[in-house]
Amino acid sequence: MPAPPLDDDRPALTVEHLDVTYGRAVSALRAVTLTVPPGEVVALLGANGAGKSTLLRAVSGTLRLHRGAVTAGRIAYGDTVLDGRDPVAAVRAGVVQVPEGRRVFASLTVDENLRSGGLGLARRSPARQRQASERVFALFPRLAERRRQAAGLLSGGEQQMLAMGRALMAAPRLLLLDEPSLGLAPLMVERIAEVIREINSQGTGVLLVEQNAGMALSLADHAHVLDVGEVRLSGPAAELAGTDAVRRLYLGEEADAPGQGAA
Ligand SMILES: Nc1ncnc2c1ncn2[C@@H]1O[C@H](COP(=O)(O)OP(=O)(O)OP(=O)(O)O)[C@@H](O)[C@H]1O
Repeated sequence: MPAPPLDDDRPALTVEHLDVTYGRAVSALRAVTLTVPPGEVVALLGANGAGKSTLLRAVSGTLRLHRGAVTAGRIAYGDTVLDGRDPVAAVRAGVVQVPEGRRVFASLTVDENLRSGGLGLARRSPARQRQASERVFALFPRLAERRRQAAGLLSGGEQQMLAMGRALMAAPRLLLLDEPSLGLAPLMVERIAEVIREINSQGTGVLLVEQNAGMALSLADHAHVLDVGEVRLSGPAAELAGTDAVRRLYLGEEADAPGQGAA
């Protein structure tokens, strides 16, 4: 009998007709529908204020921290329904967010930061926690070299690695990344992209919010463009990368000159 496919038991994230508001006045997402199939990288593109971070917050259950709420629609990771208000339920289901701005505990060491990201695991088994931190150090050898250094002394790129490492300590099945390349030098952006590829090849799905559309589309299987709270374009990443709108608005390419024809 043939072996079952590896991704048999990996759930999909489904977001259906999702509305999110902040207070009474701000409608941040309207009727957003998208899927992250098991083990895929899915990119979310869009201008400032389009609602990308809001979508990640809704999935990771951190909306309430920002005074936001799901007012309609449904989010589910496999059979687990997520309501936008319970980060613990999301982490238990295997969905973990790396927040924008690479927040780390500046006065704690790299090791201590990582351990703070795997507290649930530590309660269950110190051996599993050690295993998780060894996996992080294998992905980020730089962090291993600096494990006893205060996180506040790390470079921006190293802090991004540490923020990702903390999230990986919770052994996510779906990792939510909010602008991992923000403010980083090109070499570091490449390194972060390689690590995202590596994490994904080990079986973890990724929902990636990026301003750096070139990087995001090169990593992603599928992509969605959000515009003022609504999904405007969706499709295979390679196809979207070829559309005029994406090339002009997100890849920084000039529109084709008259007479040259559209790609
Ligand atoms: N805590 C909040 N309170 C009120 N309005 C908010 C809050 N957070 C975001 N918004 C508003 O919701 C909308 C979507 O914002 P969001 O941060 O999700 O966009 P974004 O696409 O992630 O943009 P950016 O790249 O600038 O972070 C914007 O109009 C924003 O001003």
